[in-house]
Amino acid sequence: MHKDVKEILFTQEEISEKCKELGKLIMNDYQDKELVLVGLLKGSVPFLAELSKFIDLDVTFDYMDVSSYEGVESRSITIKKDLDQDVKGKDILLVEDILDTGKTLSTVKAMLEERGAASVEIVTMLDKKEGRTFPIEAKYAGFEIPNAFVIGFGLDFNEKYRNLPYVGILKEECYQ
Ligand SMILES: O=P(O)(O)OC[C@H]1O[C@H](OP(=O)(O)OP(=O)(O)O)[C@H](O)[C@@H]1O
Ligand code: HPA
Ligand SMILES: [Mg+2]
Repeated sequence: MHKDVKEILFTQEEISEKCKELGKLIMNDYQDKELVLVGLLKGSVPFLAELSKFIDLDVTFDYMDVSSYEGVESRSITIKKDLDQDVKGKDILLVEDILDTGKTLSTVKAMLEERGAASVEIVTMLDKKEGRTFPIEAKYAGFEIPNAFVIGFGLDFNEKYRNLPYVGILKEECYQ
């Protein structure tokens, strides 16, 4: 275990098992649809890679990179990298590592709906329900987690720890 990790919450095996369960649900719901998996960079990459192994449909992938900032308009986010395709009429599944305040996903979801997507749903590996300040829920959520700062399996603190093969709680002394 990494020295900065206080506690492991989910191992690689548990995450993979969860991806299998989520994959089944998603396959069932999107059987007759043209599904586009949209990963939000950078945190979603390991989860998207694992989850997509269990979605046995002809899906396509696209990526978006957004950053949020605090301003007069608190819902503002800037797009650092936009999707490569026009989403009009398409069924979009936003793939995320974590749903926390909900700011990122509520804004991106509204943006893609505005562009005329046929549907925009969310699959998140982790759901930190206590962190929520924007009214948004995921259609598919892997694990509900307590209100602690987590790292690993894509999740970073100052861009570190994304490569840990598990999700763990970061020791408080690392950010205090
Ligand atoms: O629900 P929210 O409060 O919006 O938080 C969740 C978002 O924050 C993190 O991304 P971040 O902006 O740190 O980018 P990253 O994926 O590159 O780490 C995470 O990957 C989610 O995208
Ligand atoms: O707990 C977290 N860890 C890493 N990144 C995050 N972004 C929102 N919440 C978190
Ligand atoms: Mg981050």
